[in-house]
Amino acid sequence: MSPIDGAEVAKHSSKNDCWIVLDSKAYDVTSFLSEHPGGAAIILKNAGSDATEEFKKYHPLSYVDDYLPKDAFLGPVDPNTFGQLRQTKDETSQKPSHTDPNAKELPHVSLCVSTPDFEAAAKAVLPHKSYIYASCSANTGASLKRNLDDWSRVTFRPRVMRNVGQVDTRRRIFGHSSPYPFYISPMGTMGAIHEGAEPEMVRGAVRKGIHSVMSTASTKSSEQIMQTYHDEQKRLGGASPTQLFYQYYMPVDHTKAVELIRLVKRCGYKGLWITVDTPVLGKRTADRYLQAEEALAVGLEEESTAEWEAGGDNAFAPAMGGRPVQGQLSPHTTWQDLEWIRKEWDGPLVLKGVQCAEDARLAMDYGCDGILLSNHGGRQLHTAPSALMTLLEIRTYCPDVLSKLEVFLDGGLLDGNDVLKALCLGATAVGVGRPFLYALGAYGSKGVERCVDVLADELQTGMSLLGITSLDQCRPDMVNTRRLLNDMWRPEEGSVRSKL
Ligand code: HEM
Ligand SMILES: Cc1cc2nc3c(=O)[nH]c(=O)nc-3n(C[C@H](O)[C@H](O)[C@H](O)COP(=O)(O)O)c2cc1C
Repeated sequence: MSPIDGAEVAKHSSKNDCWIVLDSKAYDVTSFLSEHPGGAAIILKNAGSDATEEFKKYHPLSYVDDYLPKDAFLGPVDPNTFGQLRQTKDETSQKPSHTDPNAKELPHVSLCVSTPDFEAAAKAVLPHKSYIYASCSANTGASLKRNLDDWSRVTFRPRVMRNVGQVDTRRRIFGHSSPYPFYISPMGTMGAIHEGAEPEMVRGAVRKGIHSVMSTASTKSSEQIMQTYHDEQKRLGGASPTQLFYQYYMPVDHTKAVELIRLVKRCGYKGLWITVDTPVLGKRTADRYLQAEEALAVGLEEESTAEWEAGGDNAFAPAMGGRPVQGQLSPHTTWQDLEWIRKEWDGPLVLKGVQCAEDARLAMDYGCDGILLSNHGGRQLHTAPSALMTLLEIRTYCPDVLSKLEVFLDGGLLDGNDVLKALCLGATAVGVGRPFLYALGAYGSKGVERCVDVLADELQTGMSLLGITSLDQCRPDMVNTRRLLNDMWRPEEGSVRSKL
């Protein structure tokens, strides 16, 4: 195949005739434009040019083989003609980097003394699109607001005069010791937040010894992430208790679904967290505005989304403002799938996204080892219950779940003290998402470390002030849940409680 001139590629830069260069090779992506889950606009902006660097912010290069039709490949670009490719406008200000002189000034990391400080810092330096991706929530934002509010609707009942000079914050997750009862929640597409993506997050986690759950929708491959983990462990002489778990979005294709589990196993992830609150993508309102604006900016009208909202065979990975990606995630998943998954995976199995007592009980009946009470950070169902509310339901209607399974919560946690509330009510540990993502975006792994310190400091102080010296001493009578209980779901009169 003879090399193609950069000048030739540059000519194909419209929506009816669109070529791009990736990794020094030219591709005709005209017919792929309308199928691109990230929208046509972002590719059109790079039409006729070398899109490699932009592409790598969001995707591994393997996506080219995985998703582009074979006949899209046109040939290698003549290296002497690279200069003749279409030049896109300088995107420096779009880099998720605080080295950009145009970005607002980034406060010194030590000035981040509470987790909301990381959000303010990230907002100042991240490209608008990246910030929207991290911060957005479903519909009117009601689920997210409820997540945030409910933590302070539960209040403490502290005990005094208990010799609390020394506190022990350690907790085990599936037998793996952790210095703190919180871990980093799985979040996709970290490459849009920091150029070091997931590996940079993992370095911070390993240095602080906290566990982390890695997303199926990660920018980097499962192998690359695990390699970083081992490299960092080696650097520290294997001293870190950190373990990596894997968040699993089940692909539609059964062979692929099995393949993915086997890969996760080979890589050595310590648990499989199956996300079950995402059969279709929630309506991410802020993303929708952005996508429509971007499309209009390159002269496209945003296509109607009704078809994929309806579900069917559509699938996706929830990347930036994620849209359906054919084959990536199955809306057809049922409880029966747990049977074959269990045959493939003999390690800890957690359902991520349980939102009522009935499903908590089913998870137990189907042999899961854990459940994560979560509404996906308020990004999925409009007006979904907070994890705390679901925990109260479980305590009321099927408390045996709490003694048989490891129970995790996530969503809206901004303060180390709130972790204690969940533990008093029977939780094993709590997942923290956005605070770590913002910390990563603003300061890289140093920010991740600082975020652990902030939460740990609040937790330690909280334990002393609550009157406990170890987490085993957390008791339900140390919190007042009355206000949340008032709002808690109850079976309608006449229905039988034992149905639960
Ligand atoms: C031409 C080959 C491309 C392929 C095969 C491809 C494939 C995909 C796929 C499968 C997704 C779904 C989410 C995921 O798994 O991460 C996605 C989303 C995305 N892609 Fe691409 N992509 C291509 C080009 C590009 C380029 C050139 C850019 C940027 C300059 C880009 C930016 C994005 C963004 C921002 C998303 C997030 C989704 C959203 O906004 O809804 N992609 N792409
Ligand atoms: C930007 C972003 C990306 C996410 N990506 C995933 C994902 O790929 N898989 C998943 O199961 N959950 C994902 N989640 C949900 C988180 O795992 C977690 O449930 C949620 O963020 C917890 O709420 P918090 O951010 O308020 O702490 C994502 C959340 C955010 C904010």
